[in-house]
Amino acid sequence: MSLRVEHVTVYRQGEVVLHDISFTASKEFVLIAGPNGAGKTTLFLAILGVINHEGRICINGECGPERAQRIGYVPQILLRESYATVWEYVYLPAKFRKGREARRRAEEALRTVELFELRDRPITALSGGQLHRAAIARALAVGGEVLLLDEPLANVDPQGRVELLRLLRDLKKDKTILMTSHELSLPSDLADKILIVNKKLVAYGPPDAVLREEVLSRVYRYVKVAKTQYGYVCVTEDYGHH
Ligand SMILES: Nc1ncnc2c1ncn2[C@@H]1O[C@H](COP(=O)(O)OP(=O)(O)OP(=O)(O)O)[C@@H](O)[C@H]1O
Repeated sequence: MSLRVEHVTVYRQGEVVLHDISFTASKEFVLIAGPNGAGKTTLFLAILGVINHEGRICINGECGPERAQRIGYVPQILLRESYATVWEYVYLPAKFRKGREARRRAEEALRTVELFELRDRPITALSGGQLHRAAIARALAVGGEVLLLDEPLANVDPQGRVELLRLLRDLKKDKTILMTSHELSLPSDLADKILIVNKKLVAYGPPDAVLREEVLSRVYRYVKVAKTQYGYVCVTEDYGHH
């Protein structure tokens, strides 16, 4: 359950898109932020081992391509396989990877994301937020000890956001979760660490150390941060023009 990223550099089409990234996370919830094109998705692809990288990436000491077996990955853009029911969407990949355990794992995962009641629905009949929960169930069922979630909160309504955050809070008890998001306003007890990337690692540490104007202004202009009783409020506002 421990993820170790050591001096990772990635080139895409001859350009450096990630440069010398190092960090570790263990049973933690890490929120990854950075501007468009900063390399967040590329970092996930490197962790998965589907893209060439320099440096080492290890999960529980496993540094070869087999580490992918320990990862549950939920991409930013989810395809709706129109032929599949919710059950098939979650169960079939688990059956491929986990064999006889798959049925129990799929059922448990669907209950965890509170979609078990909807298991016979076609995947096309889910809302965007439900589809993301189904994709998380699918990742859980195949056995992700490390979860990589690429912008699961995009296009999720406020109620769905609450449900998804509740689920993630629960899951982080025994998993390492990396989630990308452009939204840095969050409950103070959700993320254990915040990682800011912009090709290079800009900052990595607990929210109190990273969600500060002097840190975030290294990548965002006009950023304002406040810590309230509800959590962190991070906005970008160009007050200078008023
Ligand atoms: N298939 C590809 N081939 C070559 N370069 C790519 C490819 N996909 C992305 N890139 C480049 O890699 C860099 C990092 O992209 P990446 O998608 O990792 O950023 P991101 O931080 O996830 O961005 P966003 O917030 O917009 O999703 C960008 O400069 C992008 O143009």
